[in-house]
Amino acid sequence: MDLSKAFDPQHPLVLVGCGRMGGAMARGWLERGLAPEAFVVIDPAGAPDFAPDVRQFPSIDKMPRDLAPAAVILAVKPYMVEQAVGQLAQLAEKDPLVISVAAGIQLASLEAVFESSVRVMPNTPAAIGKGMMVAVAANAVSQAKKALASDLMAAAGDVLWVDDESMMDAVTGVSGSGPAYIFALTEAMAAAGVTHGLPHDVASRLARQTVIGAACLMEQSPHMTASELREQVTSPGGTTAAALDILRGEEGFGPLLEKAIGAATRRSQDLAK
Ligand SMILES: NC(=O)C1=CN([C@@H]2O[C@H](COP(=O)(O)OP(=O)(O)OC[C@H]3O[C@@H](n4cnc5c(N)ncnc54)[C@H](OP(=O)(O)O)[C@@H]3O)[C@@H](O)[C@H]2O)C=CC1
Ligand SMILES: O=C(O)[C@@H]1CCC=N1
Repeated sequence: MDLSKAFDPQHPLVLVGCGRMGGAMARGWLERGLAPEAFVVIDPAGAPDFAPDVRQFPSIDKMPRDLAPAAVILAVKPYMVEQAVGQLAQLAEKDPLVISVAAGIQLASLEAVFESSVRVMPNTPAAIGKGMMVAVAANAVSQAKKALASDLMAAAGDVLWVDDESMMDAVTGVSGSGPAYIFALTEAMAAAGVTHGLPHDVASRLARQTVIGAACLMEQSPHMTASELREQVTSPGGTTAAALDILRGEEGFGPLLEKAIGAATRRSQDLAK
């Protein structure tokens, strides 16, 4: 995909909300060819430091009326999406691609105004092109607009289109929120290391590099499953087996993550109400 050709100053990519998620995607897009002059950021705090050259407006009503965005990304808090869609409604006759990344916000509420609506659940590794981007499109979205959405998402990570929008709540629970689980695991590993006698800085370094190393090893072992990689660490009767007896037991990762991802999935369902 080549984002340098997908947008131009007259038909830019407009990002509404450049916080944690919007900022992560913006970083990914700019690092992968999006020209700053073809990018517009709307956020009360302006564009982030890494994007000083983009056009920026503090709110949607300050955006020039003659702008004809090729695509608009909505990355504001879920409760603000409806208001943002209403404020952007004057663009509807130009039929831009409109992508919402808001958790729980259903396609129907976008489609009511914009025919070419796509709902995406990204995650923050999008900032380094390693995001997981799961998308579902409204029926009216053309193949060309779907291709544009695919290009945008591919610049931020791995792209998966689904047909069934009801999957998006569990998607949010697994990959949307998922990076936080890994960071929490890293924190917990470090804390456990301290409990068992390591200095804090040593424990933090070990936990962090172990998570980085394991993720990179998984990435560079495309033909091995996570189970196979786990087995490679586990000597029969050894230290790893002793730990995994706990982690894979009745109160281990399995039941815990089922509960945690269940809670995230239900929260996503609730946000739709
Ligand atoms: N963070 C994540 O990992 C993920 C988030 N999402 C979704 O992304 C969306 C944003 O979440 P997140 O980035 O975490 O939240 P943030 O609060 O970090 O970002 C939202 C941004 O929108 C700005 N904003 C507020 N009002 C307006 C407005 N009227 N016009 C334009 N911008 C405005 C906020 O500014 P200010 O702070 O000044 O109010 C803030 O910079 C949510 O809908 C969330 O569900 C989806 C997947 C993952
Ligand atoms: O916590 C949230 O609601 C957002 C959606 C997925 C990740 N962060």
